[in-house]
Amino acid sequence: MTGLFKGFQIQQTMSSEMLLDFSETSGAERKQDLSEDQEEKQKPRVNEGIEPVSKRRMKKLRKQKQWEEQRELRKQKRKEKHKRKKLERQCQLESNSDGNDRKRVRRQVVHSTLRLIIDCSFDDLMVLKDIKKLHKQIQRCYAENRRALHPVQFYLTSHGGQLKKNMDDNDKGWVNWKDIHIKPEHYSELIKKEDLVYLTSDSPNVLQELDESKAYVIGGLVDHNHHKGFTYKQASDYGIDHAQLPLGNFVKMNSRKVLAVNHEADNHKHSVSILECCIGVLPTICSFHFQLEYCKEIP
Ligand SMILES: C[S@@+](CC[C@H](N)C(=O)[O-])C[C@H]1O[C@@H](n2cnc3c(N)ncnc32)[C@H](O)[C@@H]1O
Repeated sequence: MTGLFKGFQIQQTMSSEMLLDFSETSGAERKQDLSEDQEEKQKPRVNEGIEPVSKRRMKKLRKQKQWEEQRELRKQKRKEKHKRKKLERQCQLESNSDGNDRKRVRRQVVHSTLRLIIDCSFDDLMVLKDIKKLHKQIQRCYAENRRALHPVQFYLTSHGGQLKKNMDDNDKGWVNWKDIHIKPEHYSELIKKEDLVYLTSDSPNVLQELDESKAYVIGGLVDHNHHKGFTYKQASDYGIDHAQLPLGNFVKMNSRKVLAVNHEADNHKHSVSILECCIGVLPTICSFHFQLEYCKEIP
């Protein structure tokens, strides 16, 4: 009865929020709170207009303040934890991949034995603008091949002159390229004659299948049709095999059947450059039985 009365007295001085707190406390706590609150109440007030605050409430406010003050610290700790986890994941991936490119870890990369050469011996026939285009195409080929599930053995031969200078001027990143043979020698000094097949649109031979043991050569020549038949003549003079890609059924060609930068293969919507076409998309557009063995999935 007294407790109830005390409770009633205290309730009169409390805000509605405090009433809620009060209703949630246990009997023992309530008793303690009541006596604490009574003590508080009996203290002389400096300013009678201000509502008295219980010890419990003070404690709660202190804790709240502390929580607010440590907000930045908690944020910092969260960031550190995130970084640590990321680093751990990276280390895990690196140890799984034996030091190979991390992106490849989750995929089964099977290297093809097929060699693909970009013959860069036409440096003198190109103006700087076209050299830059060739450089871009080579970069794209390199990237395509690095991403491919079955990358070819990729070569750049007769590397030098304006092309090398342009590559050097553009950050020299190519010196760190992996899975590519960049050679100053002519391809004929590096590969057996009987293994070579020059890909050229002027060849009367239409390629029927890809031979894994062969080295297919692509002319690194951006010539806007100024040097028609040039690579075909060279290949014939060297006495090496040559062939044109069987593109007719798959790509809308111009009358000369030379691939241009933005040709689209009919069976997928993917613009291809001359060189890309040969490296990544060639097996698809040729629709060979092992087409998917070579090329990465095209978005
Ligand atoms: C722009 S073309 C150069 C054309 C140049 N007039 C020539 O004589 O080869 C660049 C290279 O792409 C390859 N290429 C383009 N279209 C081709 C096709 N239909 N068949 C085979 N190779 C092709 C060739 O290797 C060619 O040297």
